[in-house]
Amino acid sequence: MNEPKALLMDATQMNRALSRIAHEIIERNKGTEHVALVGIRRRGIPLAQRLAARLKEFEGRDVPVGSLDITLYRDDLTELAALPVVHKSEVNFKLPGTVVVLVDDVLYTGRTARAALDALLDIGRPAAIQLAVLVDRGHRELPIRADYVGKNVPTSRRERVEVHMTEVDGEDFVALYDIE
Ligand SMILES: O=P(O)(O)OC[C@H]1O[C@H](OP(=O)(O)OP(=O)(O)O)[C@H](O)[C@@H]1O
Ligand SMILES: O=c1cc[nH]c(=O)[nH]1
Repeated sequence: MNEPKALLMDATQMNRALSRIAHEIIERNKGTEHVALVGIRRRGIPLAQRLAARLKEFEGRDVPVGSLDITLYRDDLTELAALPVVHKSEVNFKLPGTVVVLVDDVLYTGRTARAALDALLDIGRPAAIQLAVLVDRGHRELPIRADYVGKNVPTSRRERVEVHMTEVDGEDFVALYDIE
């Protein structure tokens, strides 16, 4: 990846956005009693963990956190390597009666979110599924929208949004790049 053309969020802005989303989750679901978070690999997982920490801070209760690997549910699976690397999905809580908030870093075409819906619904039947993303960059190719958005960023298809997180990348920031 070349040099970023714009810094979209610094660490403070990411923190503020996550706090706001946590408050919105509480407001929308009237608390967190029936809420669970499920992060989509890869950076959705640390984002879900950070949101869970804020929900605990604001509401005083632990919410379950799971993870999904959507590799086998991708609609371009046949175009991937013959043996795609598949990681574990972990959803170690009951889905019926639970509102699952799927968490991802970037929402673009919506194809990852669609795959995550299928992956989750193969595991069980939650009461409802909501979607939280740190960045919505537009260009949807499917009828998918996020319930919680950290930042809406108008982009061109010739650009790429990269979310960097301390847990994965050693640093927190979101930047915009030209695709070479
Ligand atoms: O709405 P979409 O068009 O599906 O794009 C969004 C997805 O793209 C990114 O993952 P990517 O496949 O680039 O892999 P990465 O997690 O390794 O960055 C990002 O993490 C989202 O999961
Ligand atoms: O810009 C984009 C598009 C898809 N996935 C990303 O992480 N960034």
